[in-house]
Amino acid sequence: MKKMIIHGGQRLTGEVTIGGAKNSTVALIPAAILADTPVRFDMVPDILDVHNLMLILKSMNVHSTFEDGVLTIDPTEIVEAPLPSKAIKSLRASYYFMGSLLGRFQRATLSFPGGDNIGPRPIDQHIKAFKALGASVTEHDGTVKITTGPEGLHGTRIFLDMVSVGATINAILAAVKAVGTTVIENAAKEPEIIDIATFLNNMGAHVRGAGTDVIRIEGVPTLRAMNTHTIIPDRIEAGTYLSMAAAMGDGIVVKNVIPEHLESFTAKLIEMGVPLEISEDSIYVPRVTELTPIQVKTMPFPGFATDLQQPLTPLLFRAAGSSVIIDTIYPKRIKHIAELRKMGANIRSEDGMIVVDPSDDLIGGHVQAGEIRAGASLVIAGLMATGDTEIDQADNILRGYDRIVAKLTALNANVEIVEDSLVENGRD
Ligand SMILES: CC(=O)N[C@H]1[C@@H](OP(=O)(O)OP(=O)(O)OC[C@H]2O[C@@H](n3ccc(=O)[nH]c3=O)[C@H](O)[C@@H]2O)O[C@H](CO)[C@@H](O)[C@@H]1O
Ligand SMILES: C=C(OP(=O)(O)O)C(=O)O
Repeated sequence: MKKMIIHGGQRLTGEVTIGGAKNSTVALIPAAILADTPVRFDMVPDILDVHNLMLILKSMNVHSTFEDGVLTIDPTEIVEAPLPSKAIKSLRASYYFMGSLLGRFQRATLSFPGGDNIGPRPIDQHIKAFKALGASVTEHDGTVKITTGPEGLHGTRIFLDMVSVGATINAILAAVKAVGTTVIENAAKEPEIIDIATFLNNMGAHVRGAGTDVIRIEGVPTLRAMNTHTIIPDRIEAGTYLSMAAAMGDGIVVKNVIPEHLESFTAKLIEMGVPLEISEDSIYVPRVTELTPIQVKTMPFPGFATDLQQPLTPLLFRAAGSSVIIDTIYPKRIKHIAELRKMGANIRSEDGMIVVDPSDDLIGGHVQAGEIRAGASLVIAGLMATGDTEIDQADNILRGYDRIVAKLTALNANVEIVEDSLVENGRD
C-alpha cells in the first residue's frame, strides 16, 4: 500500500491534460477479447486498474503491452483459464469479463468482484440480461458460473429495472456476437457506453442507439480491429481538476475535455459563481474569490455524476453558506466525510443528505482514502489545507487518476507518493 503526502497551501497554476476515461478503458480491455485480431488503444490512462486488467488478460494467454499511452492486446491465442482472484477483486469492472467471456466462449466463471467501497453494488441486472440471452447463472462461494446450452446465446429483449452503466455494457458485450437481435431498454446513456459501442462497431459489430435509452444490437459472427481506438477523455478526472482549480487555482487550463460530457458539472460551477471559459476542447478556470452555496443531486447521465460529488465537496467549503448533496445513485458514498472532519471541515451526513458548511481553515491531517473518489476529495482538501496531509491507502487514488503526482507537480503542487513501509513489512 502507498501513501500520498501533500504539503498544502500552495496556489496552483498552469495547464493539465486529461487522460483517457477510466470507465471506458476498464470496459474496453475486457471487450478486446471478443476480437479475432490484435487490438490497439491509445490515450490509455496509466492507472492501477489497467495494470490489473493486463494481469487478468495474461492469465488467459492474452499478451498485452502498454507504453506511452498505447495499449496493444492480442487475444488471438486466448485460452479459458481460472482468472486471478486478487486482480479480479481489485476492481469492480472485472465483471465485464462475464459479458466478454460469454461472447467469446459462451460461458464464464468468475469470482465476485469483492469489496463494498461505495455501498452495496448488486449485479442482479447483469445476471438478468445474461439469462434473457439464454444463459444459466449459478453462484457458489463467491464464484459466478455462467453457462449456455448447445445453441449458445440468442438475441432478445432486455428491460433493465434501473439505469445501470455496468449492466448496459455487460449486456452489449454478451449480445454483440449472439445470434439475432437484442434490444436493451432503459439502457444507461453515459458517454463511456458510446465509446464501447464505437470500438465494437469499428470492428464490424452492429450496435445502434448507444447514448439513448434503447440500444439495438444485431449479432455478428466475428469482430476484427482495423484501426487504433482513441479513448474518450475522462470526464471525472476533468471534473476533479476543475474543482481543484476553482478551489486553489490562480488560473488553470484543463485540456483534452469534451465539454458536453461535463455540462451538469460545469453548470453547477457556474451557478456557484465560477466564471469558466469553455472552449471546444479545454476549459479555463480563473482565480475565484466569492462562491455561492449550491444543492446537488446525483443522477444517471446526463445528470450530475455520482463520481463527482466527492471531488466537488472541498470547493463547497469555500462557499458563503450551507450546500447540500444528495447521492441518489450510491447514498452510502460518504467515506470522505469522517476523514474531512479530521482536517477541520464542517461536513456531516444527515437524513440521507450530505451537508457542507463553510470551512475556511482546513488543517493537514492523517487520513485514509477509503475509495477512489473519497481519495480525490482528500487530495483537494490537502492542497487547500495548511500543513502536511498524509493520505493512507493511496492505491485507491492511483486506481483511477492518471499520473496524478506528475500532473499536480506541473500545477505547482507539492505532493509525493511513498511506500507505506510499515504495511510493506507485514502490518497489513
Ligand atoms: C467501472 C464503472 O464504469 N463504474 C461506474 C459504474 O459503476 P456501476 O456499473 O457499479 O454502477 P451502475 O450504473 O451499474 O449502478 C447504478 C445504480 O444501479 C444499482 N444497480 C446496478 C446494477 C445492478 O445489477 N443492480 C443494481 O441495483 C446500483 O446499486 C446503483 O445504485 O457506474 C457508476 C454510476 O454512474 C459509477 O459510479 C462507477 O464509476
Ligand atoms: C466507483 C468508481 O469506480 P469502480 O466502479 O471501478 O469502483 C469510480 O470510478 O468512481
